[in-house]
Amino acid sequence: MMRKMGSVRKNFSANPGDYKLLEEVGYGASATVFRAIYLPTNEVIAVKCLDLDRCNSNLDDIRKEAQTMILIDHLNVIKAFCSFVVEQCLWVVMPFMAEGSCLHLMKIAYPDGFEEFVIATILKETLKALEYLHRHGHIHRDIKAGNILLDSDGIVKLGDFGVSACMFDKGDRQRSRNTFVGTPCWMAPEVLQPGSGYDFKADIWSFGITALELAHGHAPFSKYPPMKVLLMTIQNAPPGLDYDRDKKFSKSFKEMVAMCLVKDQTKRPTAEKLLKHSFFKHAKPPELSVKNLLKDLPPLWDRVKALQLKDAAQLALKKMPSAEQEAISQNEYKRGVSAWNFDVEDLKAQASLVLDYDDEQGLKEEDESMDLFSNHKHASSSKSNLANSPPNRSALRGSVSSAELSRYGSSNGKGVIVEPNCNNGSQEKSDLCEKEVLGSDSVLSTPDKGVLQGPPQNQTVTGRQTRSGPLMPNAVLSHSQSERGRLYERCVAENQPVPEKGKSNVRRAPSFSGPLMLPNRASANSLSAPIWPSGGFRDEDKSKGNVVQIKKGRFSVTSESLDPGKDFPSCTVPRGSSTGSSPLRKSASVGEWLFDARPMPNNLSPKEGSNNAVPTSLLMPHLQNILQQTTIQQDLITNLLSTLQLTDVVDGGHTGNTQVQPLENNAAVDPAASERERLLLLKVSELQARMITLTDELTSEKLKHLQLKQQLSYMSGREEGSSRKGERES
Ligand SMILES: Nc1ncnc2c1ncn2[C@@H]1O[C@H](COP(=O)(O)OP(=O)(O)OP(=O)(O)O)[C@@H](O)[C@H]1O
Repeated sequence: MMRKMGSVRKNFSANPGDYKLLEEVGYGASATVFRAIYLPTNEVIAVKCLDLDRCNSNLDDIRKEAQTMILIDHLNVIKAFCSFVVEQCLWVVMPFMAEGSCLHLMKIAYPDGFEEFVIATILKETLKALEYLHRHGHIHRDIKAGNILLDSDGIVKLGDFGVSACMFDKGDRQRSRNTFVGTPCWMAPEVLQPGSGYDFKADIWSFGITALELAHGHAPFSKYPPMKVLLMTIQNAPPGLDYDRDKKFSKSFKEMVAMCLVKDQTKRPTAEKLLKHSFFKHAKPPELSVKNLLKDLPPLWDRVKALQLKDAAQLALKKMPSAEQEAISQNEYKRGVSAWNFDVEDLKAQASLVLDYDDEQGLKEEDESMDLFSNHKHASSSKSNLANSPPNRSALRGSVSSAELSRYGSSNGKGVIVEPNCNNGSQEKSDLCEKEVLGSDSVLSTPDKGVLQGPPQNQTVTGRQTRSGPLMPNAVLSHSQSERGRLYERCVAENQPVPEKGKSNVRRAPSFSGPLMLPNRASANSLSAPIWPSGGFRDEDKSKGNVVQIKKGRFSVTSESLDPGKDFPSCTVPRGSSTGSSPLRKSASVGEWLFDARPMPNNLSPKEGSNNAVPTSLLMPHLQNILQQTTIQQDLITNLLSTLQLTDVVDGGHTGNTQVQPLENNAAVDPAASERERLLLLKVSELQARMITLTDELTSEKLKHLQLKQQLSYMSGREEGSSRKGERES
């Protein structure tokens, strides 16, 4: 059934039969995006199919979000032509950005990031978009390379308003800005602290992180599990362009990034001010700098397919039982996810124990894992040779030939048509800030996040020959640049006609950092996306309790105790108190943790009802867990130290030096403790290994001893017998 939802502009109808969905060109947490043809005019457009079943937001919120996209009128912001509901999906019709996102582009051809002059252009265009949105009262809340879209002329547009919020919201909607939303690596420190409130400056932080992402090919901390990223964002000094490999970047670029990545949000510049920074003064127009990046690349849908396959392959490789990595990531998973809470002090304490950040090494690692098509030694901004585009590329680009149209046939006739709720576009731009709201404060249900919506029935997928054999990204890595284009082709060809089941598996892959990656890496980097300000379990009483959700690598914590009637200054949200309490529970889906917002018995927490942002009852199980872990660790260290003492005594005995090093108080954690702990643990493993060997030797010696004893008694028995026999005979 279709319902009256959206509006029509520029003569786009709200009749799904007028649209022919072609290839999938992207997907996010809640939506799949298709290249499509608007049949009445043969125009190529993009249709974003938002699965409403996966969004429990009320239709009104979604409608307003879609309307905002329709009202947008800026060269650098993706606008929607119209939107309407088809069965359980909201279709948003928008311009097709033929080159996809900057993230796609980096993943496929620029794994080490772009050159500075390219970055300057992309960032400048993005900043213009941000300045426009902020001026109209919107916080985007999900600025990242994955949401910066490019068309074939190099035009840069900011997309994805799935989680944005209106700064002028009042009342109930205010809650959406007391919800922390976003993709971990890009999230500002203040956004991570529920109830602390944040404003448009959060976008400036994400903008700074995006600058680093474009410079390196990935966001800082992206190799870490999401929870650790959150800890590091709160605990560590802000990331920057400070490493050796960053020497190639100009002082003004470094300075611009540093200005954005200031932890104190009040000290960050506005988008308007930042635009005046010297770094952007000489930025070339996108037609000159960005367009050149796009030469000789295969069409977007083939790139997307290849990336999906790569992710699926990586996931498969990761699933192999390779001992240590597995153990480490499991450990991190337990530390980071199952032991998660949002008490900042506790986070800091945990961070001080777990931080072992080696950016240089980590990023290198990340590069290797991400680099499918490019030679790693390749110069940072040089592009992989992906020149072997499929022959049908030109036919699939731009306007569509009649042959192609006939191949795709006419409408599927599946969708039930609703009357378009036309927005004639006459509304003033300024209405944006007053009437339209991006993002939702509603809580979504907890759908199966891993499963992305299957293609609509009328999606056309070009069939290809299948070859057997697994996709081995590592093998691809070792090939020369000239081979890469062919490898790309092969990789796509080998895996093309993906059976329905396989297809859904591919989509379930962490994808460019999806939910399945969650336990292992933060690499939300990828095509991951922000957490919807929605989606957790919620109590009937909406005025209490926190809702926390981790969805597809995106996090959302809502402090819902704000007084909905309270008015706040237009540009900042004050800290809200949280009086609700809730035990942690894990949803059935991997990587999703929800706070059950059901009230806890009062006697569970002495701090219950205090003005603490996180109720104590919420922390108790976790604190107990930490206490237990710490105790175990202490015991381990004590035992180890005693063993070492003994070893020292023995060693000393050998050398004539019997002096034993005094033991330090192992309960105290000093900065060198983690290193010492690591060394000690190493020693423990060695000792354990030695002990196991010795035990084995002892056992075999005992066995030998037993056998010898048996032989002896047997022989003595025989001897006795024969002597008795001799006696009898004599
Ligand atoms: N107009 C477009 N033209 C071409 N590709 C697009 C377009 N819009 C989106 N995409 C691609 O689809 C991907 C997903 O789109 P989008 O980010 O809007 O979905 P989403 O579900 O809201 O994502 P997210 O999980 O980031 O919130 C984008 O990263 C981009 O690669």
